[in-house]
Amino acid sequence: MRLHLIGMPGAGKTTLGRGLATFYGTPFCDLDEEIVRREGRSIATLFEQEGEAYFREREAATLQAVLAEHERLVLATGGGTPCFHQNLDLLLATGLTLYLEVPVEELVRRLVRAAAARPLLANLPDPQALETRLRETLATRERFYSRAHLRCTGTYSVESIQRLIMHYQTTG
Ligand SMILES: Nc1ncnc2c1ncn2[C@@H]1O[C@H](COP(=O)(O)OP(=O)(O)O)[C@@H](O)[C@H]1O
Ligand SMILES: O=C(O)C1=C[C@@H](OP(=O)(O)O)[C@@H](O)[C@H](O)C1
Ligand SMILES: [Mg+2]
Repeated sequence: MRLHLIGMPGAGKTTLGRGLATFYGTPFCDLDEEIVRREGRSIATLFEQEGEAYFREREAATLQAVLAEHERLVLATGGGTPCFHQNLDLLLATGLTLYLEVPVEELVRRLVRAAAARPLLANLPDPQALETRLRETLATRERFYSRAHLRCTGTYSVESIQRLIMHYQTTG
């Protein structure tokens, strides 16, 4: 299994990715965690000390390294991963790429307490500002996300995603 999860922050890529990797018995990689491990600094610190362009460069390089290192893999990308450099073409060419589409209202509910660790969503004054930021971000990213091989919309579980993948693999 070579499965790549893409989608907005809060979509559940990291959480679901772990579950799917356990289900399939494959290694799991969270791209953000791998960048942190290699750089020895948190995502927030990387953005603060080096800026977004540097982060995107490290993100692209780490993605290439991780994909080259693993044959079987469930990969949770960061929300911006498919939207920079040649990352999306690489993801599509090397594994089944699944877009987790979650309504913005639900992303807000999930991220209100988890925005601080996400520099592009941090320091916003209230949930309304978070919602506006997420809507603006999604508007620029949808054209990338929508190129995924598969899209999962609404509520999902490891089992429902596994059925979706099986259906895709048997029907093409
Ligand atoms: N299916 C889900 N239902 C409700 N909350 C979820 C779900 N998946 C993830 N979360 C919560 O949403 C937040 C973001 O999840 P995470 O897996 O880090 O998303 P991502 O990696 O896509 O940004 C976490 O607090 C997590 O516990
Ligand atoms: O949307 C983005 O550009 C980002 C999303 C984050 O990952 P999650 O989608 O796992 O939150 C992380 O890569 C970084 O903060 C940038
Ligand atoms: Mg994540």
